[in-house]
Amino acid sequence: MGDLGQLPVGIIGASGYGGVQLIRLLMDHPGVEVVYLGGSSSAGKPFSELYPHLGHCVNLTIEEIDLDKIASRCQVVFLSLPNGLACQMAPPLLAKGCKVIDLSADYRFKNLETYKTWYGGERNDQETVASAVYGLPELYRDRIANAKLVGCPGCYVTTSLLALAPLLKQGLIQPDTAIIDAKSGTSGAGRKAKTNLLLAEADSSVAAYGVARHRHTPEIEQICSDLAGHEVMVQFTPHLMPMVRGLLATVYATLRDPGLVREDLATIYNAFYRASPCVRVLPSGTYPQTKWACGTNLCYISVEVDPRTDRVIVMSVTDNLIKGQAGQAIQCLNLIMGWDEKLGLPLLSFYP
Ligand SMILES: NC(=O)C1=CN([C@@H]2O[C@H](COP(=O)(O)OP(=O)(O)OC[C@H]3O[C@@H](n4cnc5c(N)ncnc54)[C@H](OP(=O)(O)O)[C@@H]3O)[C@@H](O)[C@H]2O)C=CC1
Ligand SMILES: CC(=O)N[C@@H](CCC(=O)OP(=O)(O)O)C(=O)O
Repeated sequence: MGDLGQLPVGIIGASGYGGVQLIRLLMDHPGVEVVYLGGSSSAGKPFSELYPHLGHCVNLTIEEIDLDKIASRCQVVFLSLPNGLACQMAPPLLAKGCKVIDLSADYRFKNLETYKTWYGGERNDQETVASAVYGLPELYRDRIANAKLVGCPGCYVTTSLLALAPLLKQGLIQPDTAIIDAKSGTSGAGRKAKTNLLLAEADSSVAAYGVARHRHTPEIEQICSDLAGHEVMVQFTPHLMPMVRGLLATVYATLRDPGLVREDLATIYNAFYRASPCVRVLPSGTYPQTKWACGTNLCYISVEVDPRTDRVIVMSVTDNLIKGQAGQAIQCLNLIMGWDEKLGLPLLSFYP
């Protein structure tokens, strides 16, 4: 690859967990220069004051959000904001010629009514919604490459969909039998203070939440239906784990063909992800640990079959802040720019 030049990019929501991971990764990216950081309560603060350990390489102050100024400085803008804000900022940024990569849920749904049912709020940006591409590179690589607006899936949905995709695409499971049991570290909830995330509350305890009504369910179903070519329902149960980062999704489903063994499925998964450098299918009998993915943009997957129940069991792990958030957004940027998909992205865990 020749000289990449320096693409000027901005990050709105720079003080949050998604923002700081974007900055950390983009500082090492050979094709990008971060020229603008935006925020709300953090506006006016030098980034080095918020994150002193990164201060030596980020000499920027978080600024108030002025979309004209941002568009005059940046070609690509990452939005790492609570749900309901990107839909106000993306249309004017696009109109001013920027490309937008959104990390929230605002541009993940094709049907605005589904979004409103699960997230609430008033929106009239149907045209913009229609132009958005779902930012899961392993499934929509070609569309992302031509997108002006990408709505990236979050950590639970990414990890679950990568586990389920080969099964659905190839019609290997009985309809509506998929059950997703998922476990996330507390950073999945963002940096904002919440009582249930205090160490004294979250430590040494595991609990399910959002049972039978978590807002990721319709998003997973939307993409599963697209892959299967018919409406699909899933059962999704998330759990909060006493750890900071990492996500494990264990997915169960009933096989159509009970004669399939784990080696058959491993072959199918390996073929499905052969051209996907950020997915690692593990050898049969090896089950992924969240720490293997920590700090990386990788998703590790293992497939098992229980011949007693005819169920396939897929285990999938990611770092919720990297492949589940900031890394995935950069993977999408790489595709948009025609760069190597994994450019600037970490692929080695820092754990032993
Ligand atoms: N955490 C995770 O694992 C994942 C999160 N996501 C999604 O990514 C997005 C960001 O999440 P995360 O980084 O964790 O969240 P945080 O709570 O850590 O950060 C939120 C950011 O949004 C900014 N912000 C809040 N309100 C406003 C406003 N009115 N105007 C401008 N900026 C505002 C905050 O800035 P300030 O401090 O200046 O107020 C902060 O920088 C969310 O949509 C989340 O659902 C997706 C995948 C995984
Ligand atoms: C632990 C925790 O609270 N996690 C978040 C999900 C994080 C994620 O997947 O991000 P998106 O919501 O952007 O998809 C939750 O359950 O709402």
